[in-house]
Amino acid sequence: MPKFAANLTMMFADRPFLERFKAAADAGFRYVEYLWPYDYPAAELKALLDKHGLKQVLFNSAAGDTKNGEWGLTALPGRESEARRDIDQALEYAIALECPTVHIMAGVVPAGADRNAYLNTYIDNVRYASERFRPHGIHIVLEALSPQVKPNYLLKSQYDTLAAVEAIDRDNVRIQFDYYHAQNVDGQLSAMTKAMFARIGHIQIASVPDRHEPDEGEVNYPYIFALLDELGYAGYIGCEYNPRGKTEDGLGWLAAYREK
Ligand SMILES: O=C(O)[C@@H](O)C(=O)CO
Ligand SMILES: [Mg+2]
Repeated sequence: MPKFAANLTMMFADRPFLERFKAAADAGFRYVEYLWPYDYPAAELKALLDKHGLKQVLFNSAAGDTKNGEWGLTALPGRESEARRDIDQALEYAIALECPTVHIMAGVVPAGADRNAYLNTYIDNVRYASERFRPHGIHIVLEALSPQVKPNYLLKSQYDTLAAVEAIDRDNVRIQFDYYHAQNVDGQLSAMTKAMFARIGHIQIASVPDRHEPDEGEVNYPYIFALLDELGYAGYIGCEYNPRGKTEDGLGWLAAYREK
């Protein structure tokens, strides 16, 4: 049975961030994820998780100067000390939040830049993160982002992510397989799921093309969930979608999967 996590960056977004924890719990979720915790002290977030009986299952390393187009520093040549500072900060939060997995964001490769230099920087910095996270039993995941969402991101296809994970070659570094991006770029979702399954550390879902509830559009999610069960997926599935309207009104798709 899939373990669904409410993505508090996108879901329940009609209320202030700190109120979304209660909303998720009231809607029946036991797990949450969101992009970044850094605007709040970790202790405050942990208290909210505990108060509402929730487990945090994923968040991201810092994205850098997003207003000026940055979307992660880990792959940026010359920015290694900032990237490692952000990795250390993510580790502190993961320990405090008892979060088992962190997405280490790569970054955007400017037009005309040498992609290999960015990839090599990412590999070195993620290996640094792997060594720092290992004693705490915390896993790292890397995610491909489709050009519709982030043009020129270092990792675009699931095959880019797989190649990076294989090059990094550390047992605590895996793929964050987001079916929305995977369908936008690669297609053949069930074949990729099977081929990459041993390397998948976290999953996210949304409809394609509109990134809404997973009950519309071109991806047959009941089929994907059954396949994941068949393969023995034991991780979490983040509901990283923009609800069509009020989040609670769009949760009908979840009824069949509620944990008993
Ligand atoms: O798919 C996404 O956009 C997110 O999972 C993310 O981590 C950052 O873009
Ligand atoms: Mg995602």
